[in-house]
Amino acid sequence: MTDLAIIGGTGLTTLRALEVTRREVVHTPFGEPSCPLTYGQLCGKEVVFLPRHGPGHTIPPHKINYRANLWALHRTGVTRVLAVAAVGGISAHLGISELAIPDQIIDYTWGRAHTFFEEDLRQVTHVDFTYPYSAELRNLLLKAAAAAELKVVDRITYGATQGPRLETAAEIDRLERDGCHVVGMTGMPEAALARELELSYAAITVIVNRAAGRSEGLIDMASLEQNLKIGMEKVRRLLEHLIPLA
Ligand SMILES: CSC[C@H]1O[C@H](OP(=O)(O)O)[C@H](O)[C@@H]1O
Ligand code: HPA
Repeated sequence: MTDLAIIGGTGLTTLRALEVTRREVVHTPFGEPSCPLTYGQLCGKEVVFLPRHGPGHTIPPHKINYRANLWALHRTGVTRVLAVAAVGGISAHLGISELAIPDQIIDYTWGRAHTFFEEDLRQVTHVDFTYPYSAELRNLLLKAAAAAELKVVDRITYGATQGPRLETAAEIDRLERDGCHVVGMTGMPEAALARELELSYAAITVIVNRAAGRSEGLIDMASLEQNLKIGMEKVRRLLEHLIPLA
């Protein structure tokens, strides 16, 4: 039985190493997930994969149906969700194309359907979210990184912005004052919805650019793409070492 789901982000719309066994179209009370769920064997273990921006990366961060995605994954019976996300690096100690594992998140998004507890389907509940990421899954990621001899930076804070535009330099200054080390657009409400469904959730982030105002000049998309490719190869290697431990 599948116990682990992987949510792919920018630069990870397919899992090359996944030996696909089936695809499943899922309809949820909250609408359609980003695409059909893909089941397959990854390094000998059954996993389910869902690229959050859709198969051809057509869904921008603020239009992703996070509720449908998490609900669909929960319905498969998985208990653990590993999210992959590209981010901008705010802190100087984070290198380009490096991997980092968040242990905290600050939500700057707005207007996204961010809870399951507003429909008749489930009773009003206020979930604890003190520690938004699963310590057990984070430790597994750290062990896998050590096994793969990959450098990962632990314990960073992810600032989740609305997008799809990138931030201003002043916004990044504010995020840094707030304690954010990286910035991305999809961390919320994904993490909170996973918690509402009692799914263990952790994220592996790839620093693909210096955040706005943190380097000379503007954010260059061609370099970002290049950094993304290098970073996602590291993620693939990390996953290969994670699966046998998971
Ligand atoms: C300039 S790329 C911005 C895009 O990449 C990240 O996506 P994901 O978190 O799904 O990897 C970021 O959140 C934005 O959606
Ligand atoms: O600089 C960024 N800002 C927000 N999201 C991002 N995703 C990759 N880079 C960035």
